[in-house]
Amino acid sequence: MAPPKDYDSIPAFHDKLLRSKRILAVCGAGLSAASGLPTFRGAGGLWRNHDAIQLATPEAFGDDPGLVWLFYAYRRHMALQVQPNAGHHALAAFAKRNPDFLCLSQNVDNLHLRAHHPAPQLRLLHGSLFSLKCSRQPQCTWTDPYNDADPLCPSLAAAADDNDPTLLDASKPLAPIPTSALPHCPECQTGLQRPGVVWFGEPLDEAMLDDIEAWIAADVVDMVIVVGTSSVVYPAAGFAEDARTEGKTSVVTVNMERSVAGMREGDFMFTGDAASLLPELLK
Ligand SMILES: CC(C)NC(=O)[C@H](Cc1c[nH]c2ccccc12)NC(=O)[C@H](CCCC/N=C(/NCCC(=O)O)S[C@H]1O[C@H](COP(=O)(O)OP(=O)(O)OC[C@H]2O[C@@H](n3cnc4c(N)ncnc43)[C@H](O)[C@@H]2O)[C@@H](O)[C@H]1O)NC(=O)OCc1ccccc1
Repeated sequence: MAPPKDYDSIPAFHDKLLRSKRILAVCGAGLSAASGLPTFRGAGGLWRNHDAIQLATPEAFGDDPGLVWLFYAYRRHMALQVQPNAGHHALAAFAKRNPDFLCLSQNVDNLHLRAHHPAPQLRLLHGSLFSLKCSRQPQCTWTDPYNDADPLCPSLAAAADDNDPTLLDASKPLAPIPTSALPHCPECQTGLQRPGVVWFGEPLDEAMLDDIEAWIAADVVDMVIVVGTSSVVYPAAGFAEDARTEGKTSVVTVNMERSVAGMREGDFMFTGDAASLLPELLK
């Protein structure tokens, strides 16, 4: 099916944006690509030949908490080395100008907050690499909302050592990390600390989901901007269509890969780097 008229016209988009009051954004790894962080589908999908999605599970942590902690310690280290890009800053600035703008992000890299995105207008759907919690939830409810120690503990030092080639070289075996050397919960003393992210098979925060659904249901959402996501992970991938009111809502896709499948009248598709497109679109 042919894409709708003006689907890639920036003036037509700005005209719709001017007439839009309630705007939702749904962001994914592609937003942070220009900052130098790998996406899940790109090269970043594999860490030492381990499928990132396989490592991001409670089962993987149960089987080998040392390996999973090295994976997350490495991503913490990488995220601390990079800076928010113009895409993050454009979303943050847009939020400050538009109280009826809500940004949902699947990214756990903390770059939105480092771009000073107003926290009340940001929902981190999958948590953060920089929050910690006891792995014996719900028996133990200990959490640390923000901890960017790098390395988090001596046994994870390899993840913070840019000169240690072994970490990314799958042909070089990793020294197993004894569980006793991993960070333990300061409250129950028995559970291991774990990254404050939502792993596959784990539910997202219920109160946050209720709050998002309430925001979407409160009134017509005039525009949904879907930025740098493959839209395969649920429930995140369902919010754009949940927010659509036929004939009223424009769904705007910003992605390096062009796809016009399923576009409706009034929708837009901008192909390219989110870090260069968002400042232009949201100015
Ligand atoms: C794989 C998928 C099919 N599986 C799921 O969705 C599962 C199962 C499931 C639930 N409902 C379903 C319905 C249908 C099918 C499956 C399911 N969902 C879950 O398990 C969720 C939890 C999902 C969250 C998992 N955690 C993450 N992250 C944190 C951890 C971590 O990061 O380590 S998901 C993680 O992967 C996802 C990666 O996707 P993207 O961000 O989109 O990145 P990707 O690389 O795929 O794509 C990048 C895109 O950017 C573009 N791009 C690249 N460069 C640029 C550029 N420069 N500019 C612009 N665009 C660019 C590319 O073209 C591409 O399109 C993100 O969500 C990211 O957060 N939990 C749950 O359902 O719980 C229930 C439940 C309820 C009660 C009780 C028990 C359980």
